[in-house]
Amino acid sequence: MTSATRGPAGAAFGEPDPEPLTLDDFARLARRRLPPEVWDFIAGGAGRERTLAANEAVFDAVRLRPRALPGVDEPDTSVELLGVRWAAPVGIAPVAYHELAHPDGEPATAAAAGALGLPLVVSTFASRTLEEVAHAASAPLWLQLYCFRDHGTTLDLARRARDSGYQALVLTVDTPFTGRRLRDLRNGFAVPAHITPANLAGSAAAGSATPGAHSRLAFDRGLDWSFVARLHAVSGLPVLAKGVLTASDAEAAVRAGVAGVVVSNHGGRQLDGVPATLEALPEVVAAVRGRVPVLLDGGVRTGADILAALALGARAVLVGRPALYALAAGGGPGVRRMLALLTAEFADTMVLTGHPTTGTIGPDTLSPPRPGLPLPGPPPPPGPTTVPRTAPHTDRSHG
Ligand SMILES: Cc1cc2nc3c(=O)[nH]c(=O)nc-3n(C[C@H](O)[C@H](O)[C@H](O)COP(=O)(O)O)c2cc1C
Ligand SMILES: CC(C)CC(=O)C(=O)O
Repeated sequence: MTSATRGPAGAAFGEPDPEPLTLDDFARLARRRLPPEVWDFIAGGAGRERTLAANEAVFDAVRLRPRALPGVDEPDTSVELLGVRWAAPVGIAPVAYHELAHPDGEPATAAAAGALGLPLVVSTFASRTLEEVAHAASAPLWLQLYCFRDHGTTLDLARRARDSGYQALVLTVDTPFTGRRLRDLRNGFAVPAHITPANLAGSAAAGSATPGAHSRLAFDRGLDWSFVARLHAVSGLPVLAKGVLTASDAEAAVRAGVAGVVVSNHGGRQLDGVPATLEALPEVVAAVRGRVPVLLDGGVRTGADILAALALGARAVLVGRPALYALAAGGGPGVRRMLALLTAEFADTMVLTGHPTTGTIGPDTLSPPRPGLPLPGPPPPPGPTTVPRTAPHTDRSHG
């Protein structure tokens, strides 16, 4: 990667950076280039960061079952979601303010993902307008939504997304306010004045540059599952719920009419102490019973991690921080390289475990959990839930 133009760069001594070969390499490069408080905002989690650490640790503890003489030449890495084929089961999670990592921001990320046929979920707090991002994209775009106290602001975003060709909405359901992120509190972190939530310009929700304080003022804490149907009604778009970790919430989401569920703990940034996403996945998959596709984000850093998530029932995964790290390390080309590395690793892992297509990847691809390792156990048996029915089922044909 070429040297970045900003930040306390380790490249100050003129040494070229080594070509990144893994997603962890991108993180190291980004850390050298970003101002420390920006690094902390991106890398950090809530509380003692136990969940943040667990997300990667649980993937690290997975053991794969190889296939000898697999006889797989070129695996077909593609998957179908909401009726659209992705080149591989990986997309970019919604992450606020891409301009924090690189001045080219979200359009550069969208172009990079599009070049590889992979989707991008644009954040409500994108630093560029969703129309501008759509202009740069050539693969599916979804728009992530926070619901503000002024519902009109959020509903307007949903309509704008539809008008700009976005294919789905992703309602984040784990964030009545942002978690207690101690790094940001200690750093007094504020988003630099020249970087703004472009899609909220002029709205009642545009406000403080301090994400934690702003979320406590502006987000609707009284939100319930009926908002899924409302979003669908105003936009006609399928709505996914992001931030589901339990069977009861998965059931509530499906009953509310979601077109998909994203198993997520917000990258360990919300409630510290909740399970790693790979741990939570079997419970959610069991509860959903195939009615809608299940995605996962949090801690995915290798192609083998993608395989593990698919083996436990995810249709696809999303990566959050790696996108910003790659953007910081090398702008749009950095993101493209990061995604190419990840999908190439995934393809290799498919061959070495004997899978010609993603459809054959199942639990028998993983070794059984070993005592003492934080691996996901079998899903609990389906049981009755106490969730009220809040909205008609809609869009269940998707995926
Ligand atoms: C800097 C940063 C900003 C984020 N912004 C949002 C956001 O605006 N909306 C949202 O739903 N999730 C947001 N997330 C959470 C991600 O969508 C995703 O759940 C998480 O990053 C996945 O974990 P990973 O970073 O380990 O891949 C953010 C995460 C980070 C690190
Ligand atoms: C601006 C924030 C609300 C974005 C976010 O969701 C996060 O930082 O995790």
